[in-house]
Amino acid sequence: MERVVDEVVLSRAEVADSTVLPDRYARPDEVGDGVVVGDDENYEVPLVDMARLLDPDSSEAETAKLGSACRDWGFFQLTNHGVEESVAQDMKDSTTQFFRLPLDKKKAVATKAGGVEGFGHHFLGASRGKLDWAESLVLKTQLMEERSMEFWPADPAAFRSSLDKYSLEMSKLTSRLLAFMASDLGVEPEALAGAFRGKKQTVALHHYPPCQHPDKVLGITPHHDGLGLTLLLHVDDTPGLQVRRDGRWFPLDSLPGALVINVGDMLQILTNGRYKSPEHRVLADAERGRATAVVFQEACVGGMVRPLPGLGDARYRAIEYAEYFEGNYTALAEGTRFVDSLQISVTHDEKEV
Ligand SMILES: O=C(O)CCC(=O)C(=O)O
Ligand SMILES: [Fe+2]
Repeated sequence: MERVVDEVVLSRAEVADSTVLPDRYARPDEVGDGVVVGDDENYEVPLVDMARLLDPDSSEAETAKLGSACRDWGFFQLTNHGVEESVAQDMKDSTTQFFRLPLDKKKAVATKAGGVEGFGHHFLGASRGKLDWAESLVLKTQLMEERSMEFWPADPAAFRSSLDKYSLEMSKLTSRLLAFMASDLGVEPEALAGAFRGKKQTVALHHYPPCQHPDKVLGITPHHDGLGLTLLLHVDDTPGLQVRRDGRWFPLDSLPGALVINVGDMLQILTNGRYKSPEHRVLADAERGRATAVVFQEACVGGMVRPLPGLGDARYRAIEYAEYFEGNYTALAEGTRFVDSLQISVTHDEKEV
């Protein structure tokens, strides 16, 4: 992975004078693949208000809004989420300070051969030999006993405690959201909560430096999140994230104080396809850098990734968690989608009848 980290180094050095874009970042065809919905068309990425979910007077209407956001978009912005402001601010500050460190300091927590955790570049395989215009730090945050502290930066000094507190807040927020999702789906709240409880959580901190060729580079290659639920904190207000819906890319701007939540493939399977795990990507900005802190929550039922009971005939075959994880990782590297291979086809259903 050392080589990969060095690639990130180059991108950083070239940022200062990037009039000529190195070939390994140039992928204009991929950037141009799909129409981007512009300012001329009104659209609204769903907004869900946690205060309204919690208020008995508005809870039913807001739960329906949450449900349709998860079915139609798989993405929503969450306001009044109840995450302590200082905890979110400390996470933002630690993220900013970490990426500002000189490269050799960041390399103190570089990824190791064959591993995912640590500082480096993580979407290489999926991008068919081209590099994403990003540097990232990936860490396992839950379960506590699975943390590899060697990858947790000691600099900035507040980093570890910021992430520790933020990680717990995200676990709590996930539980709060799941109760309303269960209500929308009409499943036992405990069935959905239990699928996530005590499961793994991973954080990815991303930094996308400004790029003089925003029409030629991708901050992150188009992908679907393979895990359960994704909670994204914008560290700044630089735009970049886009969600694919009906074949078109919808930019999703940073809304002050809101978190961006999206459905991952595991939740799509758990909900038997009711909720959609959407494709998304990140573009670079010509003027400003962008950073995000992204938390991924995993889910499984009795060691299996499978649809919850009560949601009709299973549309996905049940698979052991470890097998899912491996398959998903391989598919991501190949630019395919593992969840597709789990789908029970209609012809198969018909044969069974
Ligand atoms: O940084 C972003 O806006 C998106 C990151 C993302 O999609 C991911 O980490 O899976
Ligand atoms: Fe993602």
